[in-house]
Amino acid sequence: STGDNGSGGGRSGALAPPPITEELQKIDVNPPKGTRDFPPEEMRLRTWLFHSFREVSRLFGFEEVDFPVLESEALYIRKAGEEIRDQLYCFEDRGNRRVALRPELTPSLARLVIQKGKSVSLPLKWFAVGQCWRYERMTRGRRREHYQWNMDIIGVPEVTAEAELISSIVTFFKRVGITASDVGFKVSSRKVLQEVLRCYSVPESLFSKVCIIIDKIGKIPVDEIKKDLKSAGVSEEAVDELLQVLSIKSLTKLEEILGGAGEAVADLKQLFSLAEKFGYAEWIEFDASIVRGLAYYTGIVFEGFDREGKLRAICGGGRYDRLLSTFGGDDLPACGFGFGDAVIVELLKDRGLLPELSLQVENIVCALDVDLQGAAARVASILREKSQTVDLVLESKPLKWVFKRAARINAHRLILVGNSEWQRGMVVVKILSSGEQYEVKLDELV
Ligand SMILES: OCc1cccc(Br)n1
Repeated sequence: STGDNGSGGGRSGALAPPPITEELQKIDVNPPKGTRDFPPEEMRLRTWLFHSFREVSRLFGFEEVDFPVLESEALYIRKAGEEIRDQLYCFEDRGNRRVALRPELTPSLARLVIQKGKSVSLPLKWFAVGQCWRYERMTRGRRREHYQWNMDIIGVPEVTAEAELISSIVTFFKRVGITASDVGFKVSSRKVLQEVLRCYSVPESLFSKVCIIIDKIGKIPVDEIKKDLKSAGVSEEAVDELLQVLSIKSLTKLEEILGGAGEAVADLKQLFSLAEKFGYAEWIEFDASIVRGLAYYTGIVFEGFDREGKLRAICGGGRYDRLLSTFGGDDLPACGFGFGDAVIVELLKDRGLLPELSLQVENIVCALDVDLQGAAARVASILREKSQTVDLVLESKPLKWVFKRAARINAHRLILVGNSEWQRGMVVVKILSSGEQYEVKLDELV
């Protein structure tokens, strides 16, 4: 015997599911902790949101891509102590491979870019909408999955790429009714940090780790930030200067501190100038404390925030010019953003901007006699071949039931298939909003 317990796995031990017992156990009908079902009403909102994501991505000439939800764990093992690593939903599969449910899409995109190599011409403008996972202790009651919209530009070193990405997000916000008085973008560059650390001879090897510590500003006490920076190897003097620079909210002030020769100030000045040209200058502001919590960012970083300060970051992104080489590929200039499906819905709710989305069906078709079920099916097929939506009543039901269902599915008209009319090649059409009723020849039904 293979020790097969009928689960098809053929494995015993920790991996094997429990043996199938005779008595049927009542299963928990809720989805696993931290995950969501999407029943019709929620699914309509999700479909509307993702359609808006896709519409904007197409407006900007981006091509859709996707990747497996399951990836090699190695894609996410970065030494910088990121939260995303601590919450990795990872396990060993039946082939003893270390795998993980993807916590983000960017590493998969980088993997695909390397895989495609010279077979694709640059710049690449790719977008994806995909479910991402984290295993967080549910004590914080937060979700373990969300859907992220990502847009990435590969092969453009200029800041025009970041400016284009922010423009695409502004375009999305405008299309769903969100204005610059609702939302803004805090923008900075990791080159600010880099230039300060260089002034204090802090080794480049500490850069990612320092960024992850700095990203905790506002989330943990500043004394802990200082302690973590010092234990990471940053001198007390450098820590104080760093925190001083990170409190700067003016580009002019930053230039006074860093001087105008560095890349950080040049990049940021160019971005703000492009924002004027794109027409979204009122949406963005410089904030030196923005570093974002992913180790691989190397330049401009940005995050969308609600100006009432009630919600977590709506979206975030930046430049990641060194990610490909961490996977053994040749580095390419790259930037992108992630935009989750949860905070945006909270914001739309808060602002009264959730769209009215109800089921709409043009026709409900009903046989008035059990012997006419086939005739009703034929009417439904004829309408569907004309791209008309049809809810076909599939069993013999009283008319009262049919009218109730018609109202629930917002049907525009009721098509009744009755004996006497059918004998004459006719059906009865009832317009449900007006009550108007008339007979029509089957082949004239439009
Ligand atoms: O924003 C980080 C993240 C990653 C995966 C799943 C969820 Br919920 N949140």
